[in-house]
Formats: sequence, structure tokens, C-alpha cells
Amino acid sequence: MINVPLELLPVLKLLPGEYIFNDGAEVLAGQDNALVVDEKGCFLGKIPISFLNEDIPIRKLHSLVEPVQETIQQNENAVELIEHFKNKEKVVYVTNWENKLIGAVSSDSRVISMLIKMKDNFLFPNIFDAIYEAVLIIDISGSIVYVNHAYTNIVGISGWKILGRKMSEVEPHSSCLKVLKGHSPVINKRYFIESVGVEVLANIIPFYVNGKLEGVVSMFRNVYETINLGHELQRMRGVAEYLHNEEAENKLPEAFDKIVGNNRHFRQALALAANVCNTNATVMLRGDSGTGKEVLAEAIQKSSLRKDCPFIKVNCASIPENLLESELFGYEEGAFTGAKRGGKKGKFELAHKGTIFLDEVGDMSLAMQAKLLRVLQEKEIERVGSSRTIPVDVRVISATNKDLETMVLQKQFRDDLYYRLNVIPIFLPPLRRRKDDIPLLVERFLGLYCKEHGKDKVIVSSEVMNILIDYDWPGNIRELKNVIEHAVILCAWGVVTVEHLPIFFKKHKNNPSAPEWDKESLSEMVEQLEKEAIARALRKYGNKSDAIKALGISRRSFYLKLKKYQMFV
Ligand SMILES: Nc1ncnc2c1ncn2[C@@H]1O[C@H](COP(=O)(O)OP(=O)(O)OP(=O)(O)O)[C@@H](O)[C@H]1O
Repeated sequence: MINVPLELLPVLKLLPGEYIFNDGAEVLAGQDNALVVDEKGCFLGKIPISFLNEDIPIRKLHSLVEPVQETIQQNENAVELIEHFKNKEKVVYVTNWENKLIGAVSSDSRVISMLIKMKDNFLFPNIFDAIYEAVLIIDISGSIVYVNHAYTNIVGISGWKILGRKMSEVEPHSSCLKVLKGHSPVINKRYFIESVGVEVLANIIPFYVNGKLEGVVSMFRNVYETINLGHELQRMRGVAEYLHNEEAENKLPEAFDKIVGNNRHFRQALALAANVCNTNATVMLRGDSGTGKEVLAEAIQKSSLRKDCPFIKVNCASIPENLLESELFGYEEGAFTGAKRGGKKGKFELAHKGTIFLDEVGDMSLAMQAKLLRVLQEKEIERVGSSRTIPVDVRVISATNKDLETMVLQKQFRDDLYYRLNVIPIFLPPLRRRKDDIPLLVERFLGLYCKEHGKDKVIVSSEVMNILIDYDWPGNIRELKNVIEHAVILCAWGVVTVEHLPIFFKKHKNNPSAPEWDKESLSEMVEQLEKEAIARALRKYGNKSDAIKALGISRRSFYLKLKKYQMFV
């Protein structure tokens, strides 16, 4: 907008009211003068609005303008306008008393009379400017008569540069023109705007005044934003569906039965997973180690359309970097020393028509990330040592306990791969945030291990249950499961008491790193602490390799300690 210098206020007082035009550019508000500025942004004077009915030759227009003393400073908008018309003949812009541009007059045949069509409601453009969606309006002659602020944001072109121009010049293949010619309205269709290289999701509809076609309105959003919103919507729908359906628990697919938990946040995650089972959507499971990402990945696969096809798991962290490529994509005979005769299929090939579960995907090197991205984009692989491409049809479920967003910021994880994988993110809460589920999980694991170890029914004492609820569970459900197995094995009389818990729970439930001070000597205390650390690592990681890694000791030293402390795992 053109800023009105204070000294101009007396002039504006001469021109009260708003100038609102109807189709014939008649004055609706009963006012008869518009302010006129020239292409340099200079305030020329006022003009009776009724004179703007026709395409008045500029000479004549000038003679009609009643000069006033003050001038409006040149400002940004005026500069943009001048830019647009600089190669054209002289143009004069018409502003209303608020100095909002409401039209322009030139001897050029393309006289702009934007906003004029918007009779009866001067608020209309203001409302359009407030919305997030781009709005572009063409009139019956195919001229662009209105664009809102969002248009400029999405397309990157200032409205003033295209206002008044024929749509056929700006975007010759525009669907707006087809709709104007009587084609059906367009609802939620993806378009590529060639002139600016932006892909949008558009609704294009004709509008009528008194039953007569007056033009076409196109409303659109950037497709990528829409996709993100779509995903969010899909996620929220999953959640909403669950929350509004008290029976939702029973409606989870059968394959979800082995997943225990009633915690609200956890159920929301399950509801979302259940909702996307039957799609081919790429899912990323997020959550700390041991929160159940792999169990959920299996449940999704077993409830999906691909359930009868292969489910191939790959732990990206446990395969050495130099082998990961051949593991994932296979290799040809003679690709490297030690390569098998006849070559070998990779995990992607094995998963063809089925699902691949990329666990610990955040642990991949950048080089490997680039290769994985290529496969996801091209949907084909190349075996190591071959340039032949093999098409693969694979649904990807990935999982990580890493903070991928920070990794993306720190350039440790490719953002393009992040977006490819993180289409439907499902977050599994850590056990310390769903303590209400501990009794249920304990019950399930007691049953499981009683059966496995041939025991009759075992229950836990209330003291034990309180200890278990009190604990923070850094190893999450995996750790709880291991603790219960330990207790079931030790428990002889059907009730798990504190004695059956790992020693750690008996004495140090609130201070895991404290050594046992009632030991006689320092070496005894160190041994005790060592034993606890090993037991905790095993509980937390569920396998020796990860426990060794976490403890930071050699494999040999680990096994020697197991022997020393008679820990049979
Ligand atoms: N909700 C649950 N109900 C029953 N068992 C569960 C549940 N969540 C996890 N488990 C059990 O806990 C153990 C660890 O689960 P899982 O391997 O799925 O975790 P994860 O998040 O994939 O761990 P990591 O990140 O270390 O790979 C498994 O034995 C699994 O069966």
C-alpha cells in the first residue's frame, strides 16, 4: 500500500468514503472521486470515478484529473507497479481514499480494473488475503483480476506483476482457462505450474453472478505442504478414531494381540499403526531401545496386504559398514574376494513384494544413506559388482531410537532420506511414561515365562509390584521382560518377592550407580558393581553384542567376567 504522508491528510479529507465499483465501474458508495497516482507514485489528484467507465485515452484522463498540491512519496508498491508497466504506455493508478490500489488506467487496451468485480463487499479481498491458500481469479475475458497474498508466498511472484494480464499469456495451459471454456470444475487435483516450477494441489471453480458466468476462481496450496498436512491429518484421524471409539481396543487387528498396553498415548500409537496397516505407506517407528518398535513392525506387516509375502529384517547398526551394501542390495559373483559363486540376493531383493524392516536406520553412514535413498526413489537396486538394475516392490518400515531431527540439522542424516522414511512417524513412549501399563505387562510376562519354564501360576507380591512401578526402566519393556524371567526362574513358591528380583532392585532401587557399602573391601564393592553393570546391560539390550558395546569392554573380558561371577546368560 502507498503510505500517505501526513501532509496529505487535508487532501484526503476532501475525498471521504470508500470507492467501491461494480461491474460497470459505477460508484456504489455515493462518492465520486478517486485518488490518482502516476507511474512514479506521484499523487496527481482526484478524478470523478464515473470517468473510469471507459478506456479513456491517457491524454484525456490527465485533463480530467483535478490537481492537488501535495505529492505522495514514491514507495515500494509504486516501484513494483512501474516495473510491470515500464515498457508499456503511460499508466495511471487509481487508489481509494485509504490509498489502496483499486485500479489502473492506461491507454493500453489492457486496462486493469481489478477488484472492481468484487462489488458489494470491499472486505472480500481482505478476507482472501488472510487465508493460507492461494487465490487467483480470472474474469470472463480470461484476464487475471485478483490474486491474494498467499499467491505471492506460494508462487513467488508479486501479484502486481500479473494482475491485468491474460491468463493465456501467463500460463497458456492453465486449467483455469479450460474451466472458463465450460470444462468441469477441478477438485483437489495436482498441477505443475510450468511458469514457476511449483507443484500445487488446486480447486478451480467457475463463479456466476445472477446466473451468468463471470469468471473462474482457482485456490491452491503447495503440494508438499499439503502432503505434510495430509500426513498429519491422517495421523490425527487415526488418533481421533481411536479416542472416539471406546471399542477401538477390540478393533485392533489380531496381529496386535501380543502387544500389551492400555496407556492412552501408547494406544494412540497403536491406533495409528492399525490405520496404516493396509496401506503401502512408509512407516517410521520412533522410540527408545526396548519400547517395542520391532514387535509393532511385525504386527503391522502381519496385518497388511503383504502379510503373505516376505518380511525381511535388517539391523543397520549391527552389520559392519563395508558389508551393509552387499547385505542390502546383494552382489554378483566375483564382486569382491570371498564373494559366493553365483552371487547373492540382497535383503531388498528378498523382500520383493513384501516388507523390509530397517531397524536402527539412524546408524547408517552418509554414504549408505545416499544408496538407500536412490533405491527408495528409483524402486530398483543394483547388486554390488553389477550395473544391471533389478526392480523391487518393497514396503519400507524403519525404526530408530536416534534423534533424527537433530541429526538432520547436524548433517549426519540426509534430509531427503528423512522425508522419504518419515512419512508416517509413530512414536512409542518409554516405559517410564506409561507406568500404568506395568502391572499388565508383568502379568503377561509372568504367564509367558511360567509356560516356558514349566511352572504353575506365579504372582508378584505387592511390595515387588511397587518396586517395579517405582523404577525408571532405562531398558524399557525388554528390561522388564528380562527381570520377570529372572524372577520366575528363581521363584519356588508361586509368589515373587524382593528376593527373586535381581540384586540391583533389592538395595539400590533409587540409585543404580551406588555400590553396596556393606561389603567388606573395596575389591568386593567393585566386583558387586561390575556384576550389576553387566546384568543391567544384558537386561537393557537383550543381547550380548550390544551389552558389550555399551559396557565398553572387550568380548574376551566380558566372557571372563561372566565366568568369574557365574552369570549364565
Ligand atoms: N507392548 C509390548 N507388549 C509385549 N511385549 C513387548 C511390548 N513391547 C515390547 N515388548 C517386548 O520387549 C522386547 C523388546 O521389544 P522390541 O525388540 O520390539 O523393542 P525395540 O524398540 O525394537 O528395541 P531396539 O530399539 O533395541 O531394537 C521384545 O521381547 C518384545 O517382545
